[in-house]
Amino acid sequence: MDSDENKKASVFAAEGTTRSHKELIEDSWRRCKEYGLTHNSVPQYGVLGRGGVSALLEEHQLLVNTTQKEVLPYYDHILSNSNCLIVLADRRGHVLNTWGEQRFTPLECAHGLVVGNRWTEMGAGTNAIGTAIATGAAVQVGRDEHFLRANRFMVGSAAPIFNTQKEMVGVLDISSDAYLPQDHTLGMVKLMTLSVENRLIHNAFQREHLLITFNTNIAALESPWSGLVVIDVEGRIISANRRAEVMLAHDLALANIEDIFNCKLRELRHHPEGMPMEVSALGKYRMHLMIKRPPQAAIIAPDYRKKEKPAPVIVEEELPDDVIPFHELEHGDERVARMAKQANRIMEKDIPILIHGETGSGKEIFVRSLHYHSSRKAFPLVAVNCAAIPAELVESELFGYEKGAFTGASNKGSIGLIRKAHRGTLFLDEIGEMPLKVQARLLRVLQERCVTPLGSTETFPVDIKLISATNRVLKEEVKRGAFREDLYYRISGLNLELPPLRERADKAKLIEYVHGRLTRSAGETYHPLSLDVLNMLVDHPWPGNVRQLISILSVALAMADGDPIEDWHIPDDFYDDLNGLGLAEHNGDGLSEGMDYVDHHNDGPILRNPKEELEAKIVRLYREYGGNVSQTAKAAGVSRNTVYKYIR
Ligand SMILES: Nc1ncnc2c1ncn2[C@@H]1O[C@H](COP(=O)(O)OP(=O)(O)OP(=O)(O)O)[C@@H](O)[C@H]1O
Repeated sequence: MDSDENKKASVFAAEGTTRSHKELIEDSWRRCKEYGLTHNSVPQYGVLGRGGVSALLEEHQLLVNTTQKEVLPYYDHILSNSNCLIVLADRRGHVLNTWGEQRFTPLECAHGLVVGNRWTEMGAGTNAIGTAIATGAAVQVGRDEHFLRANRFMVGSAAPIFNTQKEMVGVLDISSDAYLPQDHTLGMVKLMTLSVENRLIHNAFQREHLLITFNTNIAALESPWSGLVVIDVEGRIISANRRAEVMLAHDLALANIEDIFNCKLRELRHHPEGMPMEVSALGKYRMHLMIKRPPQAAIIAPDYRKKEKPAPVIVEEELPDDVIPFHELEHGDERVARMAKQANRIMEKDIPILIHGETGSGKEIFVRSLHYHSSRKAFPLVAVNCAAIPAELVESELFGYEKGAFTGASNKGSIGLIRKAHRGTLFLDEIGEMPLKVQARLLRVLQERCVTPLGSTETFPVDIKLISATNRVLKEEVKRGAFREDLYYRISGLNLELPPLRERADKAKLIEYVHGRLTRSAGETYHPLSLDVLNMLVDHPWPGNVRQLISILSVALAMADGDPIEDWHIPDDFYDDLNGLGLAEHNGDGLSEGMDYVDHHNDGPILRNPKEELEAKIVRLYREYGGNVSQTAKAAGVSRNTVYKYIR
């Protein structure tokens, strides 16, 4: 979900409580129609590949573990006494885990609530998970309230899980056979989400902070409905659950605990754990509270055995708009999944990364995603395209310069791009273009981990994660003497190869994904790509890779103007790729592979050689049919593969 949708979700979270159930369902049905769904549409779950699923689970490990180990055991009775499935999804609707009765439905109604499947309104119509995400509210979707007929055999009750910044981090759902009584299920699922939220707060703070639980009812102090606040050593509230603010009807952020309860911080600190204490809150509510102290108030000694930084906890909601969540970098391509996993691991080690890949294949977007999912994310990612800076300026741009170091330099001096990346990531794109003189200087920085600006005698220590990228074969550049061998070995710790679009195993899904993102950002109605258009895009050679795909699809979407994309919406330069791409390359081919050659159109001039004749005909028909491969194949009486062979 992008940040706009996120904002929408929080706004709705507040509204959700006031809107009637009927309105909520009606609004959802309206959205489904806008997405182009009909009641007979087949649910689309945007299934993730194997690598995608493991990345997804790795990313949400904390949420899954907390739910499974610290919350579900308290709700054992629902699992054991009823025929239902508990589903945990991330805030985009990806199912992260399920517990309970996997087969609550007859076999012929496969419910699709399986790990990796994504439940959104856009893909699966009105449904508990998707509608809870779209509205930010807890919702029960009855049998016939599902927009798609395919889902009208079940009832789902779902509630969003929020973090302490009131951002949605996931959804919990209980789904079951539509005929089972559902009276308490929605209440139960809300209670469970509160438990998950409370446990997340406990886990984040209990080691070092004092936690206070409060309730008007002393007997309910340990229930998930109680308020929970976390205070720092000075008594400031640094975190609170949703119930705390609702119960006190007060903004608690950074308020002092002594201004909230009529008791002193010292008193709270020394009160025995687990023993209720009666207080007055804000001078008007009678409350009971209980405290929980951190296990050891003493200073925690550093653990010198831990040399490496802990694996970062990936918090998706913090991703800037131009960063793709890690698991969306690939949609079932084993090679990309593997490289993403390797790079993610190496990000936390002191080893540079070198990425090879054709232009537009997604090197930079990959690096952005890596950086923002690493422990360096709070520090800058500085991306430098070495080919885009004039050779004479590369040095000063990278290393910075002293005041008045050379004519034309700003008289304020400049700290340079390397120092700007301190504690963050430096991404040197097209490193093969770097002038030799600058290479020598960069090598020194990497060896000494210090930068000396031009015209300065002072050195500045830097801590950077270096990622370089190139679309050249750097080893060849080394042989040619255009790239320093010592620098090559310095920067190529982990060598990764990002495959070009045409070689990706997840091509079709990636195209669909990019199409979905573009449609969304253009604010257009989403129509899935027709099979014909999708096949045409999948079969394209894409010399400009994903960048070119984006540009072609953007034009096609604009041309389609809200309607589904048809082949005539595709701009001409798309076909130029096909025409321009070496007919010559295939000149050596005999007709032996063209066994399917059946000439129904023997009306052209007689050519000397049947192969040339066929080639000319296919190219001519291909142009006539505006690049439609199926029609060309039909008219020429050959297979689609033969058409591709000759137009490539
Ligand atoms: N897996 C992907 N999912 C969605 N968009 C992608 C993906 N890969 C690349 N893109 C998009 O394609 C465009 C080109 O990607 P990017 O700039 O990362 O390529 P690059 O390999 O760094 O290109 P160059 O070598 O020319 O700098 C960007 O708009 C990027 O957002």
